[in-house]
Amino acid sequence: MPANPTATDSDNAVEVRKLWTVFKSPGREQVVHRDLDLTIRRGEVLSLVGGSGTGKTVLLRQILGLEKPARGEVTVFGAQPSELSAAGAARVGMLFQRGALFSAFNVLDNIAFALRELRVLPDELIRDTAMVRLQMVGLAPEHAHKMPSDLSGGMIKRVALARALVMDPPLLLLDEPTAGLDPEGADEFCDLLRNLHRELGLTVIMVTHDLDTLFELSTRIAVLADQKVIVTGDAQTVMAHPHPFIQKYFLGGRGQRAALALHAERPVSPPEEAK
Ligand SMILES: Nc1ncnc2c1ncn2[C@@H]1O[C@H](COP(=O)(O)OP(=O)(O)OP(=O)(O)O)[C@@H](O)[C@H]1O
Repeated sequence: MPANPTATDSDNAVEVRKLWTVFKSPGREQVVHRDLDLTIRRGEVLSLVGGSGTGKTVLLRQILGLEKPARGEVTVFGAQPSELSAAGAARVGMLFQRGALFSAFNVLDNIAFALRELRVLPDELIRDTAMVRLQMVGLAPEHAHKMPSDLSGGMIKRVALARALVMDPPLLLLDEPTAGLDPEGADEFCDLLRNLHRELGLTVIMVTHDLDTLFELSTRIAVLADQKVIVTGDAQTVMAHPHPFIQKYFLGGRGQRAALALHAERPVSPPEEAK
């Protein structure tokens, strides 16, 4: 296994193999993941869906290296997340669900935070890089010196996204990216994410409960249930899976309405069992 994250030719951005997540508290052991396998290919937008408590956020945190699985292996561009050097860690950006900004820092300093922490770059370069990211997420330069308390919810999401992208990571993790936005704001944020995915050639892993966001952005969907990934595939493939969670989630009223917007004429392909 190469320690250097650039030293792999693999088409896979992330590989999760036989992963176990166990939380222990006095008198209780909770197994969240049991022998979970998942592969995320370079360039795709892979969405993780599953019922509450199935461990979607924990899995993102493990990919980011913030948590270590009880057993099994996670590799990100061929390296274990905990092995990624400071520069290597810049290979993964994360937009947290409650992606709160540092309230005492203005927009520019929030975006520039990780670059400043490196303590090697000149101030001018840090400023210019942060300004480019600000523009990249569709915010005008005059917002750079505003404080977080002066921003709308949609603007806060954009600044948090700019901060996640400041080190130019090839892998972006999104936890509920459109949560808390009104339908128009959610649509605009989806458009932004779709454009950035295309323009920057990003690999994206997203957790979302919002079916519109799911159908809008995903190139592939992975469903977590029964402590593992039970199926992966495109929307039609996944919806054809008989698991009760899938039938309820996708084929309830909301799911049907969102699915109607999807290529209705496309034939349903048989489910691809999770590898
Ligand atoms: N640090 C922790 N210590 C103990 N239990 C934890 C910890 N982190 C997560 N859990 C538990 O693990 C389970 C999975 O949590 P997680 O937040 O990943 O679920 P989720 O699928 O993202 O749920 P939701 O869709 O509701 O956000 C939950 O039962 C949660 O309480």
